Amino acid sequence: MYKINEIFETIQGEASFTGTPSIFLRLQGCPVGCAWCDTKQTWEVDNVYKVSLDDTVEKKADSDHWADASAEQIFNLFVDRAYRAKHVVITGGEPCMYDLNPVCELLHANGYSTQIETSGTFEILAPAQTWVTVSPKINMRGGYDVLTSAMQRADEIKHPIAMQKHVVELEELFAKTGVTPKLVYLQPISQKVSATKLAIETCIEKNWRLSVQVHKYLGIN
Ligand SMILES: C[S@@+](CC[C@H](N)C(=O)[O-])C[C@H]1O[C@@H](n2cnc3c(N)ncnc32)[C@H](O)[C@@H]1O
Ligand SMILES: Nc1nc2[nH]cc(C(=O)O)c2c(=O)[nH]1
Ligand code: SF4
Ligand SMILES: [Mg+2]
Repeated sequence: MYKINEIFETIQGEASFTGTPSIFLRLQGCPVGCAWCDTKQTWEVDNVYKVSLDDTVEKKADSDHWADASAEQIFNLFVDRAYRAKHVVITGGEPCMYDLNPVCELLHANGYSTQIETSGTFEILAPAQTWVTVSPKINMRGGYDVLTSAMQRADEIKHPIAMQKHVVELEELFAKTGVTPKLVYLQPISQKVSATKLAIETCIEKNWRLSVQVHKYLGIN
C-alpha cells in the first residue's frame, strides 16, 4: 500500500519535463527535514489524518491528510477520473521510502511513462525505464552510499539553491561520488530574486540549466 497525500493532473513545472502534461502522485512521509521545503504537509504520517482515497485527491489546499492505496487503486482512479496525461510524476514527501516497482510497472504496462522526484536519501526501487530526478540532500539524513548510488542512477540532477555555498556543496558532491551527471538543473529556492540571479549566473558559467518552478509563477498546482 502507498500512502497518498494528493493526486492531481497538471503540467510538470520543473526540470527536463517542464511543460509536460502529468499526473502527480504525492506520497506521504519524509524524514529529511529541509528548512525551505515547500511540501512540509507531507512530512508526518499521522493516523489521525487518515482519510478515504476520494477525499485526498485534488485537494483545495495543502493538508497533511493521506489515504492508503494499492497500485491497482491508483491506476483505477486515473481511469475513473478520466485523466488525459500519460506521464506520471511520483513525488512527496520522499517517494523512495516506498517500493515504487509495483505502481510503475502497472503504469508502464498501461502506456504511461513514469518519473520520480527524490532526495537520494533512500534506495531507489523502481524499473529501469522510470526517469529519476535526484535533488540530492547533502549532509542530511540517509547514508553516503545511498546518495552515491542515487547519483549514479539519476537521469537528471535538480538542485535548489539560494546561496553560493549550495553550488559549492553540489560540486563537492560530484567530486566525492565521481559522478558527472548528464543534466544538471539549478532551481532557485522559493522564487527569491537573489536566488534566481545566482542560479542564472551559475548556469551560464557552468553550462548547467535553469529550472524555475513554472507552476508557482502560473499560480497552478
Ligand atoms: C518537495 S520535493 C519532493 C521529492 C523529494 N523529497 C525531493 O526532495 O526531491 C520536490 C522538489 O522540490 C524541491 N523543492 C522543495 N522545496 C523547494 C523550494 N522552496 N524551492 C525550490 N525547490 C524546492 C525539492 O528539492 C525537489 O527537487
Ligand atoms: N506543476 C508541478 N510541477 C512539479 N514538479 C515537481 C513538483 C513537486 O512538488 O515535486 C511539482 C508540483 O507540485 N507541481
Ligand atoms: S527531502 Fe524533499 S520532501 Fe523531504 S524535506 Fe527535503 S524537499 Fe521536502
Ligand atoms: Mg511542489
